[in-house]
Amino acid sequence: MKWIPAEDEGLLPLHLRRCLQVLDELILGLQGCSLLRGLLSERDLRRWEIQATCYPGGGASYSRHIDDQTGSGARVLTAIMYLNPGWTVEHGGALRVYPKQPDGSMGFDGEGWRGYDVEPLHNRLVVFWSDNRVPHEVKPAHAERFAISVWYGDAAAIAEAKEAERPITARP
Ligand SMILES: O=C(O)CCC(=O)C(=O)O
Ligand SMILES: [Fe+2]
Repeated sequence: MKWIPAEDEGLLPLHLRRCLQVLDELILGLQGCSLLRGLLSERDLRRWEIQATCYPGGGASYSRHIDDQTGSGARVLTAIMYLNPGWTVEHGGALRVYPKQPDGSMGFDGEGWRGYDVEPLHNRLVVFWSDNRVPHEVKPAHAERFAISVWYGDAAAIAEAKEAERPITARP
């Protein structure tokens, strides 16, 4: 797993930089989408973090979690692009999402967690809420599995998170 700091973005291959530009247009464009207006219009969304991941295969997985643990708003939307030519269901590695049920319950139906699988197919893009509406996990991957994850958050919350991350000695 590799975090890509903003200052290194220029080092990414051109096609990846172009992908990020298009992703920005898409995600920031969602704010103007009438269907989502009530949900996103209060936000001043910005791209924040970029992470490149490779699960090496051999059953590598990621247990169920929520991307924005704190509810700070620094992560509002998670966007993941999969880069796995030739991926098949037999390779495993599905993203299993547990969206909140219409009655508000947390993806739990009394018998077990009710999840939906999204295969990490080449060039597929998934976008979901980063908060507790969408707990998710990565099922065991049996082949190398590549993805780029990008988080979009509220500008003010990102600024606050960045400030908190700065080493004390670097602060004025
Ligand atoms: O790669 C994926 O499908 C999901 C990864 C993930 O949940 C994460 O990095 O937070
Ligand atoms: Fe996640």
